[in-house]
Amino acid sequence: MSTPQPEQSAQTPTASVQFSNAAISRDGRTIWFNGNFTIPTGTITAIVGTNGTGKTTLLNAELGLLALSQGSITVLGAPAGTQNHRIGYVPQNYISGLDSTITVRQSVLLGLTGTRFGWHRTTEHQWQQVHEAIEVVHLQDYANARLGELSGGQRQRAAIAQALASKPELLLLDEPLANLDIASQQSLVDLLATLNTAWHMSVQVVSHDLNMLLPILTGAIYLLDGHPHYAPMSEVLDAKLLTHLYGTEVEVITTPQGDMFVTPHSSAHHQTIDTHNVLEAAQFHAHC
Ligand SMILES: Nc1ncnc2c1ncn2[C@@H]1O[C@H](COP(=O)(O)OP(=O)(O)OP(=O)(O)O)[C@@H](O)[C@H]1O
Repeated sequence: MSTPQPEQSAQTPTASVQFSNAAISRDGRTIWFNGNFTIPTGTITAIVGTNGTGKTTLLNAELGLLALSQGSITVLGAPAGTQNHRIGYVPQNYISGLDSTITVRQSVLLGLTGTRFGWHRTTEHQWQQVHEAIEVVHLQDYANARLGELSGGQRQRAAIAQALASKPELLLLDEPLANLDIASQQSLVDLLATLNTAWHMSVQVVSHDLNMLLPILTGAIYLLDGHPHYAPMSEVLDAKLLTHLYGTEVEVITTPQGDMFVTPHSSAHHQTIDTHNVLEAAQFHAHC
């Protein structure tokens, strides 16, 4: 597999994203506020929070697609929305909106040309970029397949290839693991790790399930009590914090091999279970 380098700007900032007193409202309702954190470049960040806390809203704010009601967000060293050509975005439910009759190659090319209308002569360099993006997501055998002919996992990869075509420095993915089987989730996680290490890409990924991502995560943005917070994983993997975040009792378990995972607390271990031996049970029926 080739490992092309992204075209880094001469002054690559040390922060990929910086929130300063950032707040956002939708339809006059505050979604989150008082966002103050910096995410270093070259990191893989999960975005976590319960339904409706504003994870997708946060990605849209980073892309400058939604205006802040207060404060500022700096992305790749400049105001949000001004560097989108250096960002790859894979929206939630993107697949369902795709024109399924176009081929993988055509859809990835759209990531460079931005439109399928009009006559554009595709340069050799552009086809090379398309080829590299398809190769890195391991879809080379399906390059000429129509999107509608792919499985859900393959289509997810095609969507990521489109986002990668322009070799972004920051990749934003909204719930990419949803609806994938475990093997497809694992290969997507491996892909994100490759993009981070070989393509030197910063990654932010919205996910409800942290476990699959844990081995590759550097930190997490967590939406809690109406605020977006950022912390390295060593601080996020705290049972009290996760219990508060998910609104249900959560444990952080480390296996003897050192693998960590997050799991709902099994309250059964701590309950006095009401059991009866055979004779006691028989007494319930004796009066019948
Ligand atoms: N187009 C919209 N107009 C107005 N309010 C919206 C719009 N889209 C979302 N919202 C509101 O913004 C809040 C945050 O929504 P958002 O989709 O960002 O949450 P989320 O954390 O990504 O949720 P989920 O986990 O369910 O995908 C929700 O309360 C939602 O009702």
